[in-house]
Amino acid sequence: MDRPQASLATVILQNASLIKEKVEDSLHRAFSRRGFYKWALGYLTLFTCLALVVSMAKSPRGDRATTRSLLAEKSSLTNLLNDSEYVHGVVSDDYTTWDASFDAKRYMVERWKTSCYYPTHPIYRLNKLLKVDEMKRRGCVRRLPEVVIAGVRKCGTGTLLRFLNFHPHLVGPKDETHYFDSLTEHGVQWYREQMPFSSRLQMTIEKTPTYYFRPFDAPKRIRQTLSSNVRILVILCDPVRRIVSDYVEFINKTDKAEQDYMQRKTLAESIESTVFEQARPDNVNTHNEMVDVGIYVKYLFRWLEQFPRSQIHFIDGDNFRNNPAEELQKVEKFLGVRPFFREEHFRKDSVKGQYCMAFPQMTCMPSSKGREHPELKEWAKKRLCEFYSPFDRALATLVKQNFTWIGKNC
Ligand SMILES: Nc1ncnc2c1ncn2[C@@H]1O[C@H](COP(=O)(O)OS(=O)(=O)O)[C@@H](OP(=O)(O)O)[C@H]1O
Repeated sequence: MDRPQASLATVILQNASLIKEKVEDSLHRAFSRRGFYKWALGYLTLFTCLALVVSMAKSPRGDRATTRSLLAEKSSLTNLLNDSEYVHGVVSDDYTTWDASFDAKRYMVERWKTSCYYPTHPIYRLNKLLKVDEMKRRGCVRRLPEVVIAGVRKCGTGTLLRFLNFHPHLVGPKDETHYFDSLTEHGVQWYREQMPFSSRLQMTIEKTPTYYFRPFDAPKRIRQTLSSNVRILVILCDPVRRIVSDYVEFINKTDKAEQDYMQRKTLAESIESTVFEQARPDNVNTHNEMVDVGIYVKYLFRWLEQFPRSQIHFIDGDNFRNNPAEELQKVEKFLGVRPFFREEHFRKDSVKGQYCMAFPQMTCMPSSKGREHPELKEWAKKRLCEFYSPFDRALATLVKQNFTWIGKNC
């Protein structure tokens, strides 16, 4: 228990009988003929005092400690905001280090310094805004995204955004906005309103995994609506595994109408007959969207037409699965934000076998992800690998980056 509260509690306890006497005495004078009221009210007061003591003893110590450290940090926060206005993308010398040994409490303080929201649990649920004056001081407004995770579906875009949201300099909406693929008519003001408030120390990031391949002019819309300096993140993964993940997602759609539609459009009775026309190995069904999405290089040109290569960062989704810290550190470098992610922050989930973020709080992928995959027949795996390999090699050459999955299944 804290010292001021402990001494108050002791005083109340030590003087309980005195308090009772005093209360009884004054009540006696007020209601001298009403002995029952005197007695009842005296005891009521005593119980109220005791309840007060118990509630003070029970109040969570962690919250008080966090509040104290937040207040203690207030002066350094003032310095931080006045002295050095952070410029996105420029890593100055005094901005490259972060207290490597900080604990969860320390993290909350660091996060609070950059944020427009009070620290909450879970961290990515932003629900309590700071006071108006503080918001103004920190330059808190809803900003259009400076970073867009544009794809690719089923390569870990959700986990990527969840993890990135732990970075104190990044903030984004929890849900996909789909502004550039299906909701453009809502207008840019609507789009802005989907974004959380960000301080001038933060970058706003959104993800909608369909942008990478649909609609054909998504890159152009993004460049015209957002700044031409917007950074694009694309996570790519083994297209053969990606197909299976897509297939599992579609057959598990809870919305029956959507399921029936997908069934007619893309699904056959088995994954092999969905992907190969008449289940013939020489007949990869490129009309099927599940197959087509994996030809990543086909869509790359649209992006390179709109953005210089230096503004697009490709994340190796298979490496992200096995080594999240390494890929997240590359993202930090690309965005020019202060290094935060470290290997010790991640722990493998024993049930689903995926990495979860273990610091500052345990965060794993949602339960709808990580479902069991049906085994793709060996011939189908090999044939798909042969089909994708030339496209993957062309992609690697064009972006000057190797990907760990290339040629893995053939
Ligand atoms: N930590 C980590 N590393 C690598 N990969 C991961 C990770 N977490 C999730 N996943 C896998 O990503 C698959 C879901 O991808 P997306 O989040 O892009 O899906 S979606 O398009 O938003 O529906 C999903 O595929 P399925 O296993 O088929 O569900 C996940 O297994």
